Amino acid sequence: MEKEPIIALDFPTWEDTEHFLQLFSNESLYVKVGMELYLQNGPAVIEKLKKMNHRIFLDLKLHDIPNTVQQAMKGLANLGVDMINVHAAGGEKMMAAAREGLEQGASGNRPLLLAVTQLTSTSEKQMHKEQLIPVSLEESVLHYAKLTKAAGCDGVVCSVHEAAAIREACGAEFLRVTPGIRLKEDEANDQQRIADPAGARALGSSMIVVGRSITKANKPVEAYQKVKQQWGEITHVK
Ligand SMILES: O=C(O)c1cc(=O)[nH]c(=O)n1[C@@H]1O[C@H](COP(=O)(O)O)[C@@H](O)[C@H]1O
Repeated sequence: MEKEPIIALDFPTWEDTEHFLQLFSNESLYVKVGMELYLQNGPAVIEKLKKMNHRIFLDLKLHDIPNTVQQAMKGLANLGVDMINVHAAGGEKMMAAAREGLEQGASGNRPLLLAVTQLTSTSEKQMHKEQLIPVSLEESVLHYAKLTKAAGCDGVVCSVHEAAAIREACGAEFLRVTPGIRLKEDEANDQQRIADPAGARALGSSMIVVGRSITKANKPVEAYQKVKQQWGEITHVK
């Protein structure tokens, strides 16, 4: 169980990122670097965050043919991030290739490897209509979680609402990393399957990812403390 909420650094520039991180003085954080920051600023961002002693989840959601993903992961493994992800929809072979690439490229321990099941911005209705998947959203997520485990990954990205079923099916060690986290007073924005930090803990998330509830708050440090406190509040996990 990861005590620190992972903060999604969804900023366009390093200057914006640095400005935000300065609010936290020298606190060592667990941060997520996604497409917005990485694709516009490149690997230098990772180096800078590592120098600042932050742990890093590199969220690039790779989804391509197995060889391409394997070679990309081989290169990304050099960056020394703590966690990285692919899309489970890429298939078992692609996920296994991603893991192999990480093992080939990492100089020390390889980063933890997660697969995104159904995005937290996807509703069941939308999944039926757009992806033509004729089962419940939970069944689809559970199916992807089992496939991810069979491919040798360390866990999945899912919503809080599927976390308990995944723990039941795949075991407590298999990570359930859950974005779609909102403080009660905040807007859902583009997210469909959301929960608050206390709900995430009660329903069996292993780690939570929080962006706008912290980064867009009037007082980001206070918002972070509130998230952290709610996430840590319940010590007994079902
Ligand atoms: O892989 C992810 O991190 C991810 C998967 C998913 O299903 N949903 C999801 O929101 N995310 C990421 O988690 C973060 C959530 O941000 P907020 O909605 O601002 O809290 C964003 O950076 C998303 O890219």
